[in-house]
Amino acid sequence: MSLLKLENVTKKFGGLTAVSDIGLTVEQGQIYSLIGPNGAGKTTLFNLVSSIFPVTSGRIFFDEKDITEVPTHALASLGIARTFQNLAVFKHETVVNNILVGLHSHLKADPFSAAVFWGRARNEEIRARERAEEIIEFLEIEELRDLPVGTLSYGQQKRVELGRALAVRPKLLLLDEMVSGMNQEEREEIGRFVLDLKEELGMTVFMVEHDMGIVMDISDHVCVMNHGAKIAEGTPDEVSNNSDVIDAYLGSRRKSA
Ligand SMILES: Nc1ncnc2c1ncn2[C@@H]1O[C@H](COP(=O)(O)OP(=O)(O)OP(=O)(O)O)[C@@H](O)[C@H]1O
Repeated sequence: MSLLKLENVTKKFGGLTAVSDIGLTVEQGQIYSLIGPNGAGKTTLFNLVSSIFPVTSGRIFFDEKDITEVPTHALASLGIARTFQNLAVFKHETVVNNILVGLHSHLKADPFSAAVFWGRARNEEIRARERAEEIIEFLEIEELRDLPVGTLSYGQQKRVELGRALAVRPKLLLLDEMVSGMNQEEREEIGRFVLDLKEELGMTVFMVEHDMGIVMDISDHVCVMNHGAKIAEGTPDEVSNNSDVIDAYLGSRRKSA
C-alpha cells in the first residue's frame, strides 16, 4: 500500500525550477532513498513534503489524504516526523528532556490541567515518560540519558534528534542527510538503527542521503534526481547500473573538479 504519493510536483524559485514535475510513491514499510548530485533538488522536495515551502503545482498525498496544504505543525499529528540536515536539538537540555519535548508537543491535555498535573495530564505525563524510556533503550543511549546534549559527540546528538522524531510514533520518518558529519562507525550505527526501525517497528522511512554505502546497503527503493527532475528509480542495483545515473554523478564530479 502506498503511504506517500507525489503527483506532478513542481517548485519554482523565481526563474529557477528546483523540482520539476516529480511523481513518486513510497510504499508502506519501505526504506526509500532520494539521491542525486549537489543542487539536484532533493532538499527542496523534502521541504515540500514537510510543507516548509508551498508547491508551485502538483499534489502530495499521505495515507490517501491530500496533505499538499497541511501546515508543517499539523503533520506530526498525522504521523509524519522529520530530522534536519543541521542538528535540531536543545543543547543545554538533557537527552531525556529533548525526547520529552517531542512528546509534549503532541500531548492533548489543556494547559490548566497540565498546570495542576492532574487527571488526563498526569496520565499523559506518565505515558510520555515511559515512551521516552522505550526510545532511549531502542537507541541504546541509556548511559547518556541525564547528560546535556551539548556535551555529546555529533553522532550521539543525531541519535537524540532521531529519538525526538520517534517520540510521536510516526508512520513516516523523513531523514535529511542523517549521517553527514559522522565517522564511519557512527554511520554504520545509524544505518543499523534505520534498518531496525523498519524491521522491528514496521516504520516507513523516506531519506535524502549522500552516503552511497548506506543507501545501497539498506534501501528497498532508490529515486535519483538531477537538475530538479527524476532521472531513474528502482532497486539499489538497478540505479547503480543505470547509465543516466552514472553520467549525472560523473558530470557533477567533472564540474566540481
Ligand atoms: N529557498 C531557495 N530560494 C532559491 N533557490 C533555492 C532555494 N532553495 C534551494 N534553491 C535552489 O534550488 C536548487 C536545488 O537545491 P536543493 O538544496 O534542493 O538541492 P539538493 O539536491 O538538496 O542539493 P545538496 O545535495 O547540495 O543539498 C539549487 O539550485 C538551489 O540553489
